[in-house]
Amino acid sequence: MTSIDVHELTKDYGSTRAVDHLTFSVRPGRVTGFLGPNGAGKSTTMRLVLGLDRATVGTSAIGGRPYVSLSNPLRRVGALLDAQAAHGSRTARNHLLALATSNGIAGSRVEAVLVEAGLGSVGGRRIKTFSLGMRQRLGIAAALLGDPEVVMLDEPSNGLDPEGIVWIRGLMRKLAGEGRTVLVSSHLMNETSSFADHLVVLGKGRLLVDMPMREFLASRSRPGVRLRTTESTRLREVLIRKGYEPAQDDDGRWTVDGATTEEIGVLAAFEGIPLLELSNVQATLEEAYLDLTSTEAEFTATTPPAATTSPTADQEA
Ligand SMILES: Nc1ncnc2c1ncn2[C@@H]1O[C@H](COP(=O)(O)OP(=O)(O)OP(=O)(O)O)[C@@H](O)[C@H]1O
Repeated sequence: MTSIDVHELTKDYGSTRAVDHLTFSVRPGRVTGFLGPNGAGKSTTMRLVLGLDRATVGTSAIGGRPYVSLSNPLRRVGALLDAQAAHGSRTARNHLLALATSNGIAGSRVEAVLVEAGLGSVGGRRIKTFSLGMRQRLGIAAALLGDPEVVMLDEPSNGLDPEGIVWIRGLMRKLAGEGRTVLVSSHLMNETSSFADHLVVLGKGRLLVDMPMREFLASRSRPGVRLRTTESTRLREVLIRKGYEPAQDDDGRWTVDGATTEEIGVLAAFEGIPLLELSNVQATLEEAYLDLTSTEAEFTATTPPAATTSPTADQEA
């Protein structure tokens, strides 16, 4: 099984530190969401892992080896970084065929990935006639061409229509279900929460979070329940008597902070108050993320990070 491992990875562009001593691992069999605001360093990290740029300090490896030392890189790692990079005058099929040929990949994979990406009927069209969403699908097809164990996608939902977004979500779940290592960057929180099992969050090039999605949401949620009843007045009285502070939402539902469904369910049954709905309240990924960034002093600091002390200490990623 193949992990992506980055260790103390640092990248300076002049006086801008894009990635700052990052250490984390991306494990197989799950989708890892790679989050952070614009400029946090997600794309730079991916480029460093793919050997497209040199780290100032630190290392990155795929299955224990630097990307540049892999003998058949496209068969080990599939990546979508810039979907606009493909040659516009080629047909989609020829573009993929050229990639396959130059990377020792069987030509039969071309039709397979065109179909997988939903481009089966437009493989003979020139790429310059493709919409943004179609180019995105082609970029994903190219990433899957070598049937790689590791898949890295930078903002894969860009330009996709709702059907495309559902498709990419299903594809990522499928790839992880097959035991592959899937790293997906995004700045769309709701989107990420629909497919990721694990999160790596960056802020200003630094690691803020590396934990399972469920754990992250729980760590940023206060316990509470939401409910609906036919007897609001009585329920409110009972809850206040028990020391809760119920609040009614615009839609008529009640939110009770600090309560559990067990406590409120038993209480309502004891009082003979019918409940039409009763559920735990949990922060959405967006709420949890905003909570994190508002409490993270380093992240919100306005002073620039310290300049590197050894700018010449470049090391091959
Ligand atoms: N080639 C480059 N030359 C100079 N600065 C760069 C270069 N590439 C990235 N940067 C800077 O490095 C920082 C991190 O950028 P990066 O694109 O990695 O962030 P990101 O998290 O991918 O952002 P976004 O969500 O906007 O894509 C930014 O300040 C950016 O301006």
